[in-house]
Amino acid sequence: MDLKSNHTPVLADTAPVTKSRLGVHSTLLPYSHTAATFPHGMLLTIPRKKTGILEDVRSSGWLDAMKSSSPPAKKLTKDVNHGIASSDADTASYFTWLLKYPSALTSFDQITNYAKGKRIALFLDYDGTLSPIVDNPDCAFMSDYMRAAVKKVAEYFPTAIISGRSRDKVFEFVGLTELYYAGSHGMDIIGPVRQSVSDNHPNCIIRSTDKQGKEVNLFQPAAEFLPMINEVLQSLLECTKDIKGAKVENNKFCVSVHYRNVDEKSWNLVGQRVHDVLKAYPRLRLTHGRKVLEVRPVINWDKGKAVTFLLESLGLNNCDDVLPIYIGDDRTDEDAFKVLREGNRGYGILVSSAPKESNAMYSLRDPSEVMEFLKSLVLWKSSPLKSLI
Ligand SMILES: O=P(O)(O)OC[C@H]1O[C@H](O[C@H]2O[C@H](CO)[C@@H](O)[C@H](O)[C@H]2O)[C@H](O)[C@@H](O)[C@@H]1O
Repeated sequence: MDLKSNHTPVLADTAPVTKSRLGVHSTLLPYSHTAATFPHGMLLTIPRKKTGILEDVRSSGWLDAMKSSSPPAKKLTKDVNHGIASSDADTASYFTWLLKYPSALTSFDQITNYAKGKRIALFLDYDGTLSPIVDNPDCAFMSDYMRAAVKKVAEYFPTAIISGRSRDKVFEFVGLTELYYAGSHGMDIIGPVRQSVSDNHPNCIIRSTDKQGKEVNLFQPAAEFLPMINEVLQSLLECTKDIKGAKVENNKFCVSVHYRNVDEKSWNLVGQRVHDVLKAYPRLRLTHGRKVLEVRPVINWDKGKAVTFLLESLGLNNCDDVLPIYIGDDRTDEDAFKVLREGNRGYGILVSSAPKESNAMYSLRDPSEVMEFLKSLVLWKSSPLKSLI
């Protein structure tokens, strides 16, 4: 198959429609809002710009998109009453936003009431969720406290990390063998062996063994893109090497071009160079993350599909007694929030200290609140009276 052929991917713009939410009593729901829905199948769909989810840089206004996906840091002050750092003007809009996306900590009883008698499956993003956002992507270490919290929560609930990083890199950062890992935005998954999953994805699964010698399924739906991604990686390294602060990161099936440390006056240049390289690769697309441009294959696969795949692999898909919870901070996590919400399947929790539109149902301000939430889940689960009755 000629991956570099002049085949243009079909992009379908989808109109937002109202969707029902979890099949629970309305008083258990934090708010009501609308969502974009995607047709399934071979169409790659790009939501409308206003939804604030994935935008394709090819469409138009990519410099605006770079700026809007990377708002300047706000001047912070300390609110002594709430222990919250924010500017005065932002505090009001943040609290208004919380009405729509309530804190998963203050709504903890509501969440666990719904989870009673159910098996929780936990999905965690890495950057900005388990580790704070830092200037150097190679130094985005998670704290030992966070590692201990994730280790503990994985003792009680099946837990997976789904990251835009390469799977090896995220494993290096997290270092816990008791979790499942999906790298490259879900395009590189190691999961438990399950025959029905192998049957559903016959061409993408390889039976393999993990680092502990355990038999696993290795799922890599974009495997054929690897030579192309490596070629583009080299071109991007070459064409950005004279831009001070620009950094190109190899995420195996994706490439990240970071502009966090580039002078804002040169963001345009970064975008233009990346855009120029991609002109020769119609089967790759560009999306926006937090001060990063992400090059990835045009395939119908994302973090939402990775969640469904992992649930299937764990034998937890289509079970009424399973409650998946996904915690993430970035645009790519919206695909997972959407899958959980559209199927009335579980809860998305957005990590954000600034108001933004999301398909999540709840919110947490930052990784320290994520850690508190994980610890609360462990406490709740380890007191059987609370979690069973
Ligand atoms: O899916 P994730 O685990 O959230 O990964 C998304 C991207 O995260 C990393 O970049 C972001 O975090 C960096 C470290 O804090 C920060 O410097 C950068 O500006 C952020 O965009 C990672 O480096 C990317 O490759 C991931 O795609």
